[in-house]
Amino acid sequence: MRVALLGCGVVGSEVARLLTRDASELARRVGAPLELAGIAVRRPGRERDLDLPAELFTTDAHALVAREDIDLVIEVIGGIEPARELIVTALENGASVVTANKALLAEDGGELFAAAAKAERDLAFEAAVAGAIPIVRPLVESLAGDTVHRVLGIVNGTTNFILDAMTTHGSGFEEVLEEAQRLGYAEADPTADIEGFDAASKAAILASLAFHSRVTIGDVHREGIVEVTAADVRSAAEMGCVVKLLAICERIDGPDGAAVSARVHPAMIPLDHPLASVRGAFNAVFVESESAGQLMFYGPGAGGAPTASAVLGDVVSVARNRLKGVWGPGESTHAQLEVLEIGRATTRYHVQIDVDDRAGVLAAVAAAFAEYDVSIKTVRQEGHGSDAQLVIVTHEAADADLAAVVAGLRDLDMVRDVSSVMRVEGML
Ligand SMILES: NC(=O)C1=CN([C@@H]2O[C@H](COP(=O)(O)OP(=O)(O)OC[C@H]3O[C@@H](n4cnc5c(N)ncnc54)[C@H](O)[C@@H]3O)[C@@H](O)[C@H]2O)C=CC1
Ligand SMILES: N[C@@H](CC=O)C(=O)O
Ligand code: NA
Repeated sequence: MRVALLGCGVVGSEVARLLTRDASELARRVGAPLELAGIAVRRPGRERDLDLPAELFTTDAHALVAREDIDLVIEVIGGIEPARELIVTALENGASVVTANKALLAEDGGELFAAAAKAERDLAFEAAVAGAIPIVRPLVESLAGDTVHRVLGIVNGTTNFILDAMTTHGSGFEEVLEEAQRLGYAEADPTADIEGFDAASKAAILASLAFHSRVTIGDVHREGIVEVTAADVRSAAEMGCVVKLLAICERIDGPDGAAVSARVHPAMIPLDHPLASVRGAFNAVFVESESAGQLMFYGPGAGGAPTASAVLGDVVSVARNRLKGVWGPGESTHAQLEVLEIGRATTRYHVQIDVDDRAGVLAAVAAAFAEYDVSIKTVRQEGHGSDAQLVIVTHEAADADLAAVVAGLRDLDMVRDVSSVMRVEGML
């Protein structure tokens, strides 16, 4: 079984190391040796901690995937192009493909899965969601007979690492981001992490798999963590909560049938919620389904070795299929559920309002919530005089209604500013 590796960065170098180190054990598991036949890199002269012959390395990834002797291509370059073109070419040439590329799958998955189906080859991507955690295969295979209602997860290691450090050590954003980059958690362009694009790609993939519908990154409402302040983190702590970047995919059954909602945003969750204890670069995904009930998948979500574990799991599985002349399940999108816009998603909100400290303020603020039928769960005042703040937590409300309340509050004379609006998840 001849294997081509595209990309030899954080993940690729670990994949190459394990393919070489564990060659004889992997051969026994597959039933045939896996021979690393070529590695496409951008800088062949770069110092690499790999004991591999120089002639394996090439800068011509296109020529490598066009070779007729390649059975399996591992794509760990990342990004849209040339990864998309290389994967399609590999499939057209009869190779099976393993990829960790969530950005590409979330943007152009349909084309890739169509190419795999046409070629009758596997396109496997366990590493694309939540690193080492087995979550793709459970959704595609183990839960194929169940109806999934909700997937709620911490699916970005870099942002969880940053928020955790802000919460526990009061660390600054930039300093922790640099540490996450040094540890190999962050994407090549870390704005993909901190602005929520990486988590949104994963949410699109999770929603597609869970609800048998094609959900792309453009369908996912996305807010990153750049606007989360130390004050938000303190406010959450005062409420017995912690701030996490969550990916939330829901099946919403209504009188007109089912629809899907997918969103990524920072949210407060209570400290006694299992997701609150997910620390550092760890990830966790909760799945709620009709028959199985609640399932939780937890583990390392980023980094070279954990991601290589998921890649190699796919390599073994795909190679076994090749030997038998079969291929696994392809894309399942028959349900074709509509994806709802964010305005129709419902949750609770934590709203912090800087107000004048005088009679009638509370009544005016409460009236602004009542106007859009948003019910208040708790209210408390912080500070006095020019530092007075009202901190309000709502019952469940539609996002569009809450947005209208916030606009109404901003129009009130006695409201100086709506200084923070954050969703609250997982609270009873
Ligand atoms: N680092 C992580 O924790 C995880 C990464 N992933 C995904 O794995 C993939 C790879 O990520 P990393 O290894 O972290 O990125 P990286 O930036 O460390 O490695 C990518 C490598 O590909 C090389 N490359 C770029 N264009 C190329 C081309 N045309 N031909 C040959 N080589 C080329 C780059 O020079 C670089 O060495 C991405 O899709 C990423 O989203 C998935 C899960 C976790
Ligand atoms: N940059 C990603 C890597 C894994 O997908 C993250 O931080 O989770
Ligand atoms: Na995974």
